[in-house]
Amino acid sequence: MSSYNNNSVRLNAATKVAVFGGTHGNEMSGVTLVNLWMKNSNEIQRKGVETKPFITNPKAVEKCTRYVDTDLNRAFTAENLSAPGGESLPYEVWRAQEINNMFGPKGSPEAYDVIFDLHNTTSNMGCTLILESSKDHFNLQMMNYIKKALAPASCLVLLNEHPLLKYSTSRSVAKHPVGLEVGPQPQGVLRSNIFDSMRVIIKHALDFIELFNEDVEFPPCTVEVFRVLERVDYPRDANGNIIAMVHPNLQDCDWEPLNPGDPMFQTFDGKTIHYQGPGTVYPTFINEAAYYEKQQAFVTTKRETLVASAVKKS
Ligand SMILES: CC(=O)N[C@@H](CC(=O)O)C(=O)O
Ligand SMILES: [Zn+2]
Repeated sequence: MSSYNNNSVRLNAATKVAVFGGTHGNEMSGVTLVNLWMKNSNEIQRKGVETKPFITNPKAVEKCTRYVDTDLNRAFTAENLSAPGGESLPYEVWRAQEINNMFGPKGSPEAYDVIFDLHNTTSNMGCTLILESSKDHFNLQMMNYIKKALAPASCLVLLNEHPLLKYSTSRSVAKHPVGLEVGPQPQGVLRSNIFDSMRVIIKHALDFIELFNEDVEFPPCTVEVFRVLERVDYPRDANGNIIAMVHPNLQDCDWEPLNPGDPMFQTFDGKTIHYQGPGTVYPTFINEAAYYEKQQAFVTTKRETLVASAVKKS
């Protein structure tokens, strides 16, 4: 619970922290880092915090596939979490209930304070932190801390609080859910640069939590975020088959401005399809492999500057 005191948001110490890997079993940086930390967790321990490394979808990891029955990172709905049926449920629905029992219950005071969920993308997104709320001042302060600690390397913040496009993530059982999405990395593949970037972001994030728990007050700050606006599907024929690819001018240009009239898709017979929106947007998750099944070629975002209140331990 938060209350305001001298304009500073007061929060309890963040003592229960988890790092999830393998929410998608073919995203290898998170799987590998979490497996490493399960053998020896010294690197992720900090004073006054217990950090638990955890493989969320072991069956998918074993098969090196995104999921077995259904996408675990969409499964944490109130309906799924209360569904009867036990082991007769789809594997990931059952697993979501188990994770909710261990790290939640979602929305309850007993829930974990912070969960970092490690993902890789085939898109050229670089280092991206994913937030689910613009009002979580603890997380906004953490984003600011990580960005400053990483500079001159960069790390962008994707904010998904879209009423229709937001989904029920594994990390959403925590009070402060943080997604970490690093790419480009093919599915089933490890790249050392991507692995190292992910590792250093988790280091800074845990350092922030340690400082917070040691009573450091973080003064008000601003954080640049990219807010999810719209899902854009591939052009399709009447039978629903894809008839175009991401245009070469857009491919790999995640986070770069896309203006009305700019090339967006290239049909198989060589025609260019242009972006027709009303103004400049910042596309991301461009040509993500896992999103073909979700009818998404990319997502558009708009840049926003959020103000984070000061935060301090109560
Ligand atoms: C490529 C990929 O899996 N991205 C994640 C993003 C997130 O964690 O919010 C997902 O769709 O679940
Ligand atoms: Zn993923």
